[in-house]
Amino acid sequence: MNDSQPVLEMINVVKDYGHFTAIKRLNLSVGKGEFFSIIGPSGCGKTTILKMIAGFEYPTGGEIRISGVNASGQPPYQRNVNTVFQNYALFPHMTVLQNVAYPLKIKQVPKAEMAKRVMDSLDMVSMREYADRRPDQLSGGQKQRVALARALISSPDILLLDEPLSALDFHLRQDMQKILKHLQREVGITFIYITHDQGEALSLSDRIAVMKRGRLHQVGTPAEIYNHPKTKFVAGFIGKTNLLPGRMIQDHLFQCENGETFRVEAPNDPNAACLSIRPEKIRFAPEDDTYTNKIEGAFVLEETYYGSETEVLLKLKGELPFLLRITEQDKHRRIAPGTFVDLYFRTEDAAVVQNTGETDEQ
Ligand SMILES: Nc1ncnc2c1ncn2[C@@H]1O[C@H](COP(=O)(O)OP(=O)(O)OP(=O)(O)O)[C@@H](O)[C@H]1O
Repeated sequence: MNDSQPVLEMINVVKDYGHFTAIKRLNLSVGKGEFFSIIGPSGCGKTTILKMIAGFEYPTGGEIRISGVNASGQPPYQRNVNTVFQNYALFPHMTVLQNVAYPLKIKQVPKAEMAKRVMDSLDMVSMREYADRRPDQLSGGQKQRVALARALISSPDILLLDEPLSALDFHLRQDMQKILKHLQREVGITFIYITHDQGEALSLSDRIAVMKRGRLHQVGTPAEIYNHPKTKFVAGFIGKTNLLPGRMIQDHLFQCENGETFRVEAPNDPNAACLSIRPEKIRFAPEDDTYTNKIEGAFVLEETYYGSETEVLLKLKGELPFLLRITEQDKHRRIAPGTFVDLYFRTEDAAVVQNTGETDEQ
């Protein structure tokens, strides 16, 4: 396989469970060494995708190619793919060392080579000193590090990670995120990572796929997904946003239902349904001449203080709710509930998003 060839290609993949279609014509391509996350609400099909890549489920239609080879009908053991599960799945009666060595033992790797590779793997996750312990003598984070070492030791083409950190508490989870990211860079293996946590996906991933009800809504870098969401669902699912319903009336001009018009980068598009504007992009005064959009006379409803930032809830013309976020630097601009203010935002910070048919309104 050459380096420009995708490690994973999913081509028109469909998965039906009886009459229920869990995955709808999915097309995805993941490159060598990418940290690729799949996110979406519960039941959107994340685990089903992972199971099909691993070979625990077969697609009803379409094709899955791994390192250029059609793997659609291959059983799991014929695919060079490993999985790390949320519940670690370590062998309880084996030591850390035996757990990590297990995949090499199955492959009958010579003893001396095996010993070296096991120690290297344990070093990679800083677990060498725990080599003789059994899993029940380890913390959750330590168990997950052993599971990672075991999954990586046979150098898979793809490592699948199914919510691997969700059983860990907040601080441990943050530590493990750093370890994971560092490890992935070091080994250069393609990670396909499932998470409910959008913050985790944004900070870890090279690219993210956002799913809803078996349908892929968008694939892009974290910045693309955050700053240029394509659908109402993606805009609302990743971080907070303001969604102003309306339509495009000409190239680069969006008219909201309340009559206000705003300049946008997007060309005219009959499918445009809302303008998405992130709360932190709003200013009380233009910072420079790129702040081409003005909302006049927004009514301040309430302020909520969160320490490093304050959220302000306002009402626009036509009773449209509108949220903005000010940081410490803007504190002197604190504004009083019950007053009217003008707001400004840049053309490039107004993303035009589409409705998404039947899946959109829930
Ligand atoms: N074996 C099965 N038989 C029938 N329906 C299934 C089966 N496995 C999954 N489903 C359904 O397919 C859909 C996708 O399930 P999947 O487990 O892939 O979702 P998910 O995005 O991983 O959800 P979660 O985040 O809750 O784990 C769900 O509606 C689920 O009920």
